[in-house]
Amino acid sequence: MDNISLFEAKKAKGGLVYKLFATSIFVGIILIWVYRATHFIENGRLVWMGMLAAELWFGFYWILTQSHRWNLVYRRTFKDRLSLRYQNDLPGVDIFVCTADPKIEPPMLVINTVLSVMAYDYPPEKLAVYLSDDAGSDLTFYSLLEASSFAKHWLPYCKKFGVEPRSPEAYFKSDSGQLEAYQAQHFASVKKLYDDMERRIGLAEKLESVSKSALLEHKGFSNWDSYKSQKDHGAMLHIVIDRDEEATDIDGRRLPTLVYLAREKRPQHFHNFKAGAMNALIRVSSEISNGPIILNVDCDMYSNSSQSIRDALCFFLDEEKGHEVAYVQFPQQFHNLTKNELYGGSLRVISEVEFHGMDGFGGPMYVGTGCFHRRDILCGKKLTEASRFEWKGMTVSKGESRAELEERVKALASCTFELNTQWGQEMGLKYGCPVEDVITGLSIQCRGWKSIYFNPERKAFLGIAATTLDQILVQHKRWSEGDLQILLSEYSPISYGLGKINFGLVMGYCTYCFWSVNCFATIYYSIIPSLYLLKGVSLFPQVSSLWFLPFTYVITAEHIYSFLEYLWSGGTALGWWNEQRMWLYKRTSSYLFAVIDSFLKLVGHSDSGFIISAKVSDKDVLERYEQEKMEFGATPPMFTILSSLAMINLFCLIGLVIKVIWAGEVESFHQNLALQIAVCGVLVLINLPLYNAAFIRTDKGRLPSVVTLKSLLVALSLCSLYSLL
Ligand SMILES: O=c1ccn([C@@H]2O[C@H](COP(=O)(O)OP(=O)(O)O[C@H]3O[C@H](CO)[C@@H](O)[C@H](O)[C@H]3O)[C@@H](O)[C@H]2O)c(=O)[nH]1
Ligand SMILES: [Mn+2]
Repeated sequence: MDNISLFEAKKAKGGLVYKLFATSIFVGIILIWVYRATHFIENGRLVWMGMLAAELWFGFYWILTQSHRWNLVYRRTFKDRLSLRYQNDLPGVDIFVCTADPKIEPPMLVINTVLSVMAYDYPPEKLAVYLSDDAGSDLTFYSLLEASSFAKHWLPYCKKFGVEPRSPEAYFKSDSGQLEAYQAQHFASVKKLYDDMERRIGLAEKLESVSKSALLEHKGFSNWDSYKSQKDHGAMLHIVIDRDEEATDIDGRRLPTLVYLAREKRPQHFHNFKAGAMNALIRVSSEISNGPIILNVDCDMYSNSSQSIRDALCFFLDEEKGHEVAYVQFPQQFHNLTKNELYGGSLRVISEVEFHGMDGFGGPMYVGTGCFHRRDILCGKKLTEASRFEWKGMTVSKGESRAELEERVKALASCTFELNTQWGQEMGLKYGCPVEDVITGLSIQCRGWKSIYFNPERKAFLGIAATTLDQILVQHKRWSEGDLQILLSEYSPISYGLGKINFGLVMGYCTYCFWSVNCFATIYYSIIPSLYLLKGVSLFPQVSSLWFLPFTYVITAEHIYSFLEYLWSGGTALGWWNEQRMWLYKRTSSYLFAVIDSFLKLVGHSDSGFIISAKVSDKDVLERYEQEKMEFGATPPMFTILSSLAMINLFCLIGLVIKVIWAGEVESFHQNLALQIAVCGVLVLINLPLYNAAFIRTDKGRLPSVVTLKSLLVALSLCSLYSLL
C-alpha cells in the first residue's frame, strides 16, 4: 500500500460468489419467460399475456438492480496525512442549511443543525454557515441570533472536551456517561444556557412574535418592515457573525461566519423550491466567503461527526485522483428509527449496498443532503486539464462595511436576478424536477466528473425519517415521480447519459428512474393470481411439473438473498418483513400516483408542488410510531387502494378455503394451485397489520371506517363480478 494517497478504495469480498448466484437466478428468470411464452391456457390468453408482461418486467427490473450489486466499492480516508500536508492551507468551506417553514421545521430543530455544523473540527476562519429560510420567518431569524450567542459557549465546550455529536439537543439526549468533575461543571453551565435559550425561543413561538427587547436590540429585524407573507417579501440578508470583525467565543477564539438569507419571494415569480434556494445561496456566498467547497444539508440533518469535512477533503485534495471528483455524498441516515423500522425508513439497503455499487461505476447520485460539492463544478465547469485547481487564493474583496456588503449581495437573491441567465439550467442546481438534486448530480457526472460515496463507521449526518404511513407514501411519491421525470427529460440517463457515463451507472440510475413503473406489474400480480384462485384456474405450473422449479427457485432464492442482504446491512428480521410490506405499499400506491401525475404533467395538467416532509408529530402519533403500530389515521386515496388490494386477497383466500372444504379435495388444489395459494397467502400475511387496523384496533391510528367500507365494497364487487363472469 502506498502512503501517498489520502484515501483508499477497496472492492467488496465475495464478488465472484455473488456473480455465480446472480447468474443462476438469471437462468431461472429466462426459464420462467420460456414457460410463459410456450404454455398459453385455453380460456384466458389475455390474462396469461398479462402474467408474461409482468414477469418480463420483473425480470428486466431485476437485471437493472444487479448494477447495484455487481461492483461494490468501500472507501477509507487518511485524515492524519491530510493534516500533515495541508494543515495551514485547508480550503474554505461554505455550509448551506435549508429550511422552508417554521411550523413544519421548528426553529429549535434548525438551529441545532446550524450549531452542529458550526462546531466542525475545522479552522473557524475557513468556515462559513448559511441558513436559507424560504419562509422568511422572523422567528427563525431570531432563533439564529440566539444560536449565534449560544455558539460562543457551545463551540469552546465541544472543542475542549472533544464531544460528539455536536448538535446540542442530540448531545444532551445521548448518554454521555459519568463526566469527571471539571467537565461536569462546564456541562451544567452550557446545558443551562441551552435550556434558557430553548425557553426563550419556545415563548416566542407560542406568542408567534419576537420580544420587544430583541426587536429593539437587533437592527436585522428592520428587514421585516415590508414583509407581507411567506410568499411575498423582499430579500433579507443578514451577516450574523462576520469573519472580518473577528468575532470570538468565550475563549477568545474565532467563530465561523454565520449568515441568514431569505431570498426574495413574489407571487408572480416561481421560486423553484429548494433548488432556487440553493442557487441563491451559491451566489450570495460567493460574495461573502466564496469557499471552494460547499456542503449542503437539510435543516433536520445535523452533523453527527465533527470529522466529516476532513473526510471529504481527503477525496478532493488527493493529489492523484482528487481533481476528477465533483462531489462527495454521505449516506442519508436517521436518528428517529425504531428497531424494526415499520416504514422501512432507514433506506438501509440503499446506503449499505446500492450506493456502494454505484460508486463502483463512477459514483453515487447526489441526494440533496450530506453532500460536499466543488463550487466551480456545481456552477457548471466542465472537466478539462485545467480542472486541477488552486485551492487557495479564492478570496473575496474587502474594504466594504458589513452593511454595504449586505446591501450589495442582497441583489443576488432577488426574484429577477435569474431572468435570462443560465441559472437553473447550465449553472447551479437544475429546476423543474422534484428531485432537483438527482438530476443535477447526473448532469455533473455526464460532464465527465466522478463522485464519491463515503459511508464512515460513525454516521456523518442524521435526520428525521417519516413517522406515519401517509408521510412516507407521499415522500416516495415525490421521489419516484421526480426520478421518472428525469427519465423523460432531456437528461435521461438512457438518451443523455449513455456513452457519457459508465453503462453500469446508467443501469444504476435507471433502477431508481423506473421505480414508479413497477406499479403496473405489482398491482397485476397482487390481484390476478388471487382472483383466479376463486375459480380454481391455475396460472402457474403444477407442483409435479419441471417448470415448477424455476418459479420456486427464483422466488425463494431472491427472497432469501434479500433477507440476508438486509441483515448484513444491520437490520432485523422483522425489519425485513416490514420492508417487504412497504415495498408492496409503495409500489401499489405512491408509484401509481407518481405515474399518473407524471402523465398528467406531460399532457399539461397538474401543477408541480413540493410537500415538505413533516418533522414533528403529535404525541399519540409518536407513541404509536415508537410501538411500531402502523398509522392509518387519515383518508388519502392511497389508503383506499392499499386496503382494497388487501381485502381482495383476503376474500380470495377465504373463498378458496370454503371451496376446499366444500370439495374436500385438498390434494388436487395443492397440486394445481400451490404457487398461486402461496402468492395470495403471503399477500394476506403481509397485510395483517392492515386488517388489524381495519377491524380490530380502536385507537386513532386505525383505518378510518370510510376507507374500510369503500375498500370492502370495491373488493366485494370485484370478486363477485369476477365469479359471475
Ligand atoms: O421550497 C422549499 C422546499 C424545501 N426546502 C428544504 O428542502 C429540504 C428537504 O425537504 P424535505 O421536506 O425534508 O424533503 P425530504 O423528502 O426529506 O428530502 C429529501 O428529498 C429531497 C428531494 O425530493 C431532497 O432535496 C432532500 O435533500 C432530501 O433529504 C428541507 O430542508 C426543506 O426546508 C426548501 O428550502 N425550500
Ligand atoms: Mn427531510
